[in-house]
Amino acid sequence: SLLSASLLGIDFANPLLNASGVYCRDVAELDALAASAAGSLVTKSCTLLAREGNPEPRYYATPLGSINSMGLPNAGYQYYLAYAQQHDYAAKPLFLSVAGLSLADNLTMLAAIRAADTPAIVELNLSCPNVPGKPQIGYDFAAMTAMLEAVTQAYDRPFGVKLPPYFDIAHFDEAAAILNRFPQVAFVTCINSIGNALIIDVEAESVVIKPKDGFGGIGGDYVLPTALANVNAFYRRCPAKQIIGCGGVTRGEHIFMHLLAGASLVQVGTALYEEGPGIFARLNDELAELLTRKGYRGIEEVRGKLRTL
Ligand SMILES: C=Cc1c(C(=O)O)[nH]c(=O)[nH]c1=O
Repeated sequence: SLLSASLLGIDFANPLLNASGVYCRDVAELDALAASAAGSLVTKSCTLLAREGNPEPRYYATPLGSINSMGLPNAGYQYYLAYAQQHDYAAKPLFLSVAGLSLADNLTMLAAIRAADTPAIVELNLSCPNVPGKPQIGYDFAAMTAMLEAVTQAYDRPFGVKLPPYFDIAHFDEAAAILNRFPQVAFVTCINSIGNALIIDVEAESVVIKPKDGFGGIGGDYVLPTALANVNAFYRRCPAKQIIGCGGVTRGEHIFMHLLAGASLVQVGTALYEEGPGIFARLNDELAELLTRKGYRGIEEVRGKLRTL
């Protein structure tokens, strides 16, 4: 139909899902996403052991978006694997986001996920900007290469990677060259939050979140142009992979932009946090109205059709 999407040969009723980390930490939230108009859902990035995460306040929203330094609060990988085992895949696909604090932790979690033989699709989070003292794998190309070499040995199914935003053409080139060495990396999700930003409250003359002296990853309107650039940069450089867009979506036309840039699916973070799962019905309606007005019969006709001048 008009909004039908496809990833890894799997059918999706529409291209929309949550961004990992937003509205997906416990069964109640995940069930709400499963019951929503989203075409699929992804779990909160998990670690080997459950984590409390950083002290609050650790999320704050402004009229232009959000800042967070959650610190990977999650129930541990077995909780999300158990959720995946009971999920109704006939209703909609499900993604498991994995963000081990070490290569060894990732290998342990992926071995367990593989052994469970679940239909869930793995999204390996290579960028967790808010765990103090831990560098971003996505910004350490040697570590990223080592991680992918080890993971592709341990996990023999197609999977995807969640990348931080890049801002330099040479970095797009280098990151894509690494990813293209691994055909098993079947999709790339761009972008994670733009890391280590600082939002200031003038009234209080203060930062707005407690961890890291107020430094945190930003999302929302602040990041849309950067998200679109990363989607298109990897779409152009990785022709054998699919792209999931993430960043700055609050309206149907933003989804259309991500599709033009090359996205197959589109994730919603900040706007979902602020509006709740009802946003997916609104966004699907807005996207359908835009496609119809423009005379498109399906999103496949839009993907990657961005014109240059
Ligand atoms: C995995 C941790 C992440 C977090 C977090 O848990 O602090 N926040 C983000 O914006 N992106 C992440 O990837």
